[in-house]
Amino acid sequence: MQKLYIIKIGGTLIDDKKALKAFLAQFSEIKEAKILIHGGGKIAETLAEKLKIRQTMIDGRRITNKKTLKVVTMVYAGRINKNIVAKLQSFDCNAIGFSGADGNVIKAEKRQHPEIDFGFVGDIDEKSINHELIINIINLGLVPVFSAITHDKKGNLFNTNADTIAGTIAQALSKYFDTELLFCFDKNGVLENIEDDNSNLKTINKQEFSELKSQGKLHKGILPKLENAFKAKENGVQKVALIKEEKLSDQIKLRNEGTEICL
Ligand SMILES: Nc1ncnc2c1ncn2[C@@H]1O[C@H](COP(=O)(O)OP(=O)(O)O)[C@@H](O)[C@H]1O
Ligand SMILES: CC(=O)N[C@@H](CCC(=O)OP(=O)(O)O)C(=O)O
Repeated sequence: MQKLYIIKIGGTLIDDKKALKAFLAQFSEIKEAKILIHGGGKIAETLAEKLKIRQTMIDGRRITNKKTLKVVTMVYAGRINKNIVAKLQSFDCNAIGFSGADGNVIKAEKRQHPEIDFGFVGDIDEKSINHELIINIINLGLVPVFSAITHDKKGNLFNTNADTIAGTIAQALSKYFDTELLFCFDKNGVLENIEDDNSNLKTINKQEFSELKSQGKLHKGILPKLENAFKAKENGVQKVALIKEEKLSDQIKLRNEGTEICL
């Protein structure tokens, strides 16, 4: 099977102009087929606060009312997505940007919860992904760049966690490609001690994940990231790892950076 890299980046990196440029230069160097998925939660949060729109996160998801939906659509599918595509073009990487509505590429359903109304938050599964379109885009030699905006095919846009989008696209494409899913972030992988960036685990399985969680060693963003990583691995993604952004090129050279997900 042909190799495919699916790479996810988040708001902390995107907010750092210099680091983002350096990362995109590394990404452009990858010779194999590749896809980039980006979040940008931190940037949407800053803009929403400036506009005095109060923000609430529950279970790693942003409660998305009408006003917040306008902000995240502008920030994720607009400014960030187009900026990344333009930067990639400057590195001779022929990128093409998507929201989930473009080409009906990611169809979501409004998140259902017995007590909480998440507003315009979309949940997705493998069937949500228009894998034929993505495969055609890759076969044209283009590099798809996905934002965290999806749609319901009834005219509504939704906000969907970017780690979930990365994991779900990887699941859908692992039937057609030898897929490596890399969650790139600001730490050296899963750390035993959050204060020590050298305390990363080389591998992590479900039991070790539960142990670290019950010891209170995993907080904030790492929890949904790991849940998505395990789900992808359990559903057939050939290789899944969490790595530091600066180590992308080393990982591609098979240096096995960060923390690899094991079953
Ligand atoms: N044990 C841990 N190992 C690594 N990161 C951790 C750990 N516990 C908490 N974190 C936090 O999780 C963050 C990554 O999640 P998040 O901020 O959502 O990333 P992104 O926005 O890049 O998707 C790290 O920056 C770190 O502060
Ligand atoms: C529903 C929901 O929570 N969506 C996320 C989408 C962006 C994201 O995931 O950004 P990072 O990867 O930078 O965290 C949010 O609005 O924060």
